Amino acid sequence: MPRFERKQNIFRNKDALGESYQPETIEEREEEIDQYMDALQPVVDGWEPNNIFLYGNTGVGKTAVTDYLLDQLREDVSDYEDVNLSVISLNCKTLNSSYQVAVELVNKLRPSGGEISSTGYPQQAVFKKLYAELEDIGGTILLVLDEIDAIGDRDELLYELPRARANDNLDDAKVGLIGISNDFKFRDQLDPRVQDTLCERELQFPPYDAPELENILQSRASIAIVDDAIKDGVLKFCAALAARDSGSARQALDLLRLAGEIAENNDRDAITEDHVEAARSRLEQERVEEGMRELTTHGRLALLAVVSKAAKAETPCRTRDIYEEYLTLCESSDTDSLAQRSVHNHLSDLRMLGILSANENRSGSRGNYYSYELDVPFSSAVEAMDDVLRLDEEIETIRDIATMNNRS
Ligand SMILES: Nc1ncnc2c1ncn2[C@@H]1O[C@H](COP(=O)(O)OP(=O)(O)OP(=O)(O)O)[C@@H](O)[C@H]1O
Repeated sequence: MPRFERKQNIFRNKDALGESYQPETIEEREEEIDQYMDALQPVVDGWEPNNIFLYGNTGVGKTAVTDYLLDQLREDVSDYEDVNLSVISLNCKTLNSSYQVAVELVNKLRPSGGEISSTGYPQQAVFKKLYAELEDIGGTILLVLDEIDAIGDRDELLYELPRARANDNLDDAKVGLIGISNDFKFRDQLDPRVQDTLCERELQFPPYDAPELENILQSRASIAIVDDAIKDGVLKFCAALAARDSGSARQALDLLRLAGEIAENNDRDAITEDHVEAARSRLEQERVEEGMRELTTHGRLALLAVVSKAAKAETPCRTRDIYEEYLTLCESSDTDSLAQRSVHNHLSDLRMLGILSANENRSGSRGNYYSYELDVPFSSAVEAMDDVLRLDEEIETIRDIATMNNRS
């Protein structure tokens, strides 16, 4: 029997590269921290807090900076007896209306057993319950709503909460909203009255450039990775790849962590650029697979049609041939088919997602046409298709045909 054995030749504290790690220092965000502190200053002074709206792409430090500053704020206001600060944080990702956010907040604030159900109340009744809970806490309350864009256009809470004192719904409690979002469109789509209050102070977090990412990686690597276990140029390479793609510190840290795991699994004593390259390609692959899982039924059927053609060694292949295959699959799965034009749009989307690649062919007088093929390994495409409704048999047949054609 193989045995487990502890490996620590690369990592000293791998958790320090993970998502839940809260860094003790924040690199490269001095300007944003200054503005953020300025926006939070009324809390220390004992006044009503500002509402603050933070936006920027994913992985650019919005949450890290918020957590860091709010910890600092809590510590610093403890010097002032007349400030009683509470911070309540909620991720709104799965909550797509004011009603749901308000219910979730009420339940967070109530002791266990006193929760309310998530349906069945008039919205104003839930808001009233929320005000009652906030009054109970009293003092200064900062409500941090991460991924606030999930609330969509049902944003009444964002209108009402900042006006709750003026409307006599709150008396003791002074509430400030901190909204965080990586959806740039969300701010502009807000009702102008909501925009005015929620975005009282706006902070934009730009993507990091390569030298900034390298510094962030450096400070994290010194905690996470054994001395001398990183070859020269590795951090620069991770930083350059992430800067070129997204400017996200999360992506840079993920690359370094996975490169470290690959080095460790290969029993190496140091991470090299080859390990980073291997990590990059694996992360890319995972990203594509995730994209495939999120496809709509017709997106999947269009993809499955290309997969089926690939199994028969008939790709690259034209839209009209893919469409024929798609119609057969729709029939087998009892799904109403879309017109060829719509399937063409799905194929373009799949191309944008990096799942298909397309070549433009010139066909003389009859104009140009595209031919498509898989841009991901056949096996990952089939695996992602596995849970397509009622098509188990067809997928099995596609696998068999692929094996016959040495395409698996
Ligand atoms: N300036 C920084 N210094 C140190 N670590 C950072 C910095 N910026 C980001 N990080 C780290 O990068 C990772 C992603 O950052 P964070 O979660 O704050 O991003 P975000 O902007 O909130 O992204 P999302 O919108 O996806 O939630 C975290 O592990 C965080 O600790």
